[in-house]
Amino acid sequence: MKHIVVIGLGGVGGYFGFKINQANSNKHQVSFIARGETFKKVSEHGLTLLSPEHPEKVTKPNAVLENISEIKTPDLVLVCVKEYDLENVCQQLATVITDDTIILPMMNGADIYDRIRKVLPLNTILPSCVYVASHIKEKGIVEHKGKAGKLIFGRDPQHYSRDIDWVKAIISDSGIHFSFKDNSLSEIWTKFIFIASFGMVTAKYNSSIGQVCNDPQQHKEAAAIMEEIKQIADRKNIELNADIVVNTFEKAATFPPQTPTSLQLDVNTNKGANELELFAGAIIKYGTEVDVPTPATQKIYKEIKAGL
Ligand SMILES: NC(=O)C1=CN([C@@H]2O[C@H](COP(=O)(O)OP(=O)(O)OC[C@H]3O[C@@H](n4cnc5c(N)ncnc54)[C@H](OP(=O)(O)O)[C@@H]3O)[C@@H](O)[C@H]2O)C=CC1
Ligand SMILES: CC(C)(CO)C(=O)C(=O)O
Repeated sequence: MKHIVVIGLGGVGGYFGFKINQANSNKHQVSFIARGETFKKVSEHGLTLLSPEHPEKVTKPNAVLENISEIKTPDLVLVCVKEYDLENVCQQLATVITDDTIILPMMNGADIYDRIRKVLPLNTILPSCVYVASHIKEKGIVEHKGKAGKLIFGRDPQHYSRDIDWVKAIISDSGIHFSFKDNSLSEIWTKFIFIASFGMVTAKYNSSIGQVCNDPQQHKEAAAIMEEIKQIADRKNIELNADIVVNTFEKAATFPPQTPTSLQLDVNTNKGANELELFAGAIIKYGTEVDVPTPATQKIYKEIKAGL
């Protein structure tokens, strides 16, 4: 029996955490960590997922905890928070995990593994990326639209031989669409090209994935950002498909056209915090490091910041 902990019950944690709890709470121990109003709502009523994939809408885990410090001997921790909460979560986790605890981040971004590694030097961290269109409808209620979510994850390069078959079994038993790669770096950068470009252009224009595909100006701006990331990836010897820009637009076209991005929602609801640094900040930093000019990214970064 394993102890699985899901931190953050937003779009991603609400969708994947729901599935994990539904399938595992009688075989394993599942704990949800939520804060504030989400904690109150989920403790009282359970976690609600509105999704065509689940006729039953509510799931109740073995435990709902308000503080990371209350977690006891976790075997697997799913980190499902926005990037601006990542270091805070990892610093708190450092006090409750053992060296054997496996960390599975479910987040966007190309530098998540490195950032967790800085705070948790000894743990196994499975580099990953996720595709899903799911968002908080209200605290404790998550809405999923469109295709089934997908998780892609790989081995930890620092703990390459660590047995993670049981992690794959839990994910698979949960009915989660997933793909496992020994080395998931190319997949992570493939997702990064998609979400960094579509995230920033949808945020600037308050538009949807479909609008970026179909509006010539938005399409052009997204393609220019993708080209910059592709050049950075080439310099870093990260293998990406030669047709990555075309492929990314093809992939985007498989989403319902009105799908928002998480960056666009955060920027245009004036949430106060957003993941602009995860995308633009990282591209500009990598560009400087490997000597790739990033004018398209720098321009849109300034434009989005000016509108905040
Ligand atoms: N939503 C989507 O469709 C997709 C998102 N992503 C990526 O996945 C990651 C997660 O995004 P998403 O799920 O949308 O984000 P959300 O903002 O919807 O959810 C994050 C949740 O984490 C909670 N949280 C943060 N810190 C803590 C803490 N210390 N203790 C307990 N709860 C905490 C937040 O609480 P509170 O509500 O109180 O702030 C929030 O409910 C991001 O990197 C995003 O870019 C990737 C693919 C698709
Ligand atoms: C575009 C989408 C929904 C795809 O998974 C995403 O990753 C995000 O909004 O952060």
